[in-house]
Amino acid sequence: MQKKNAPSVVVPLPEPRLEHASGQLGRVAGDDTVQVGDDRPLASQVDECWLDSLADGLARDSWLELDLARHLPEGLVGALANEADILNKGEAMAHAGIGRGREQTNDRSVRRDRIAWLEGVTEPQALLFRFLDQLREGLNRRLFLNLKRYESHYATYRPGDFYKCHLDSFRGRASRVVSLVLYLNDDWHMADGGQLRVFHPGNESEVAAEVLPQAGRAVLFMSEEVPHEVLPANRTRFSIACWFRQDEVPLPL
Ligand SMILES: O=C(O)CCC(=O)C(=O)O
Ligand SMILES: [Fe+2]
Repeated sequence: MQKKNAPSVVVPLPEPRLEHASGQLGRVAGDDTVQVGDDRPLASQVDECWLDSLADGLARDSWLELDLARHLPEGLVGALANEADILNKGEAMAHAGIGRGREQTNDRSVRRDRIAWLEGVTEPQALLFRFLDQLREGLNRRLFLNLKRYESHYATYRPGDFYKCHLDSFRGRASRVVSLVLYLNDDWHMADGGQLRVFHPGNESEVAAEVLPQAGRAVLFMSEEVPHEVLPANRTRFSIACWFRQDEVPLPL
């Protein structure tokens, strides 16, 4: 168990292995169309063993860090990163609020990121949604979570942006139950800041780990149990946050 101020640093993978494979999902060229070079299937690799390990990690520790790129279709992380870049440059992301509905506030002392909701209409988003469906079903089969749907958004943290320590959901609301954050940034280093600081479940004073937002890495955790925060970024940081929910129609967080 790590003590406060002595986080275990999660070392990024040396080589992002996607993006350059020929004949796979191409970069978006200034709009949201995607070039797919041949007929090879753009399949996710969601096998039963991997799902077992995710469910075990969630059940045991309430959170785990993943190399998601190897389970997503070839080139997808790069294509999603490109969409985020286009949305950011086009000023198509809005400052994120806290809470829902009438109670929503834009408290910039808590949260500074900008977001754009995914709708699954572009090919990269549709492929990601297919993967998220498989994940939802796999977790339901193993953990009986009764996850009914998910919602997800791109997030951009520009230099200086952060998100203070929070939980993604409040116990008993059955709204957001499992959180997944996928990172989209090539060549991210410690000096770039923007780590996700994960605390021990139910204990905001004990750091469990700090995760670099390196392309293809992801963090999966129980929304009601794991406090976390995004440290100030020193360069523009892209991610996708996703929440698997038990409610059929959106309830407040
Ligand atoms: O981007 C991250 O690392 C986490 C973002 C987050 O905690 C959130 O959007 O609720
Ligand atoms: Fe969060």
